[in-house]
Amino acid sequence: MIIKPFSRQLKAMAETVVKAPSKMGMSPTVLLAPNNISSTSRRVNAKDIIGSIQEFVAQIPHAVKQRKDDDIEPGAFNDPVAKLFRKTTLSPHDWHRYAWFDESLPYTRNLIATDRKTYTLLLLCWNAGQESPIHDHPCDGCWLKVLQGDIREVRYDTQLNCVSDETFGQGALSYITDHDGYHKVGNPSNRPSVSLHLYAPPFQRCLSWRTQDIEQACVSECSNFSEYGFKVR
Ligand SMILES: N[C@@H](CS(=O)O)C(=O)O
Ligand SMILES: [Fe+2]
Repeated sequence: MIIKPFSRQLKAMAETVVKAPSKMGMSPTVLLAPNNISSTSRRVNAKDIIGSIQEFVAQIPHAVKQRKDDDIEPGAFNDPVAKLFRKTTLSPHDWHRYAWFDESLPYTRNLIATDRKTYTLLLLCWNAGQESPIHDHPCDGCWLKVLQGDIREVRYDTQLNCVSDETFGQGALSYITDHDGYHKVGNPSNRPSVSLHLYAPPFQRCLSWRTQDIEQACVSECSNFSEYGFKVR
């Protein structure tokens, strides 16, 4: 796998180095099912399959609210959001209008839908051999589904010790919360990859790290490359 120097990573993010005392002293809590990965085809009846972005988006608010109201951990067996993802099978025909790539960036963040208060749905387009820095997710949960190609996820505990390194193929679903720890995500292959990310609630900035030094956090602005199919930067 080709890993580019950090200067090539997340150009969209304006960085300020800060101390992150709130992250210190927390111990990792593994709250997800082992391997935190599942496949779309598992336990889904053909009649229940959701096959369009519109239908998927229409069901997000209810699933997000239900998960929160019932205080269900993202990725748990009864997580309504994970269930919704598992029921959903999208083809490139459904998402290609959001799939903006830019060769000068490791990846682009393309907004598909948001209600600006409970969720944001993004399509991420990854150039070959590129990755994000290690980062957190200041929200209740992040759900990630691979739509095309391969996605590598390296996970860290809340002290930035590496705890897993896995590469997922099309259809795989992964979840993370700041209780689990942090991750970096990338495309380890030599062809483009596309992933679908749901954050609930939305966030504008996150912490990222150039190295595994927990003290050297950067505040990163999360900016979109396109919104609703139209380029915005
Ligand atoms: N959480 C990252 C994408 S990924 O690397 O998980 C972002 O929103 O830009
Ligand atoms: Fe992430």
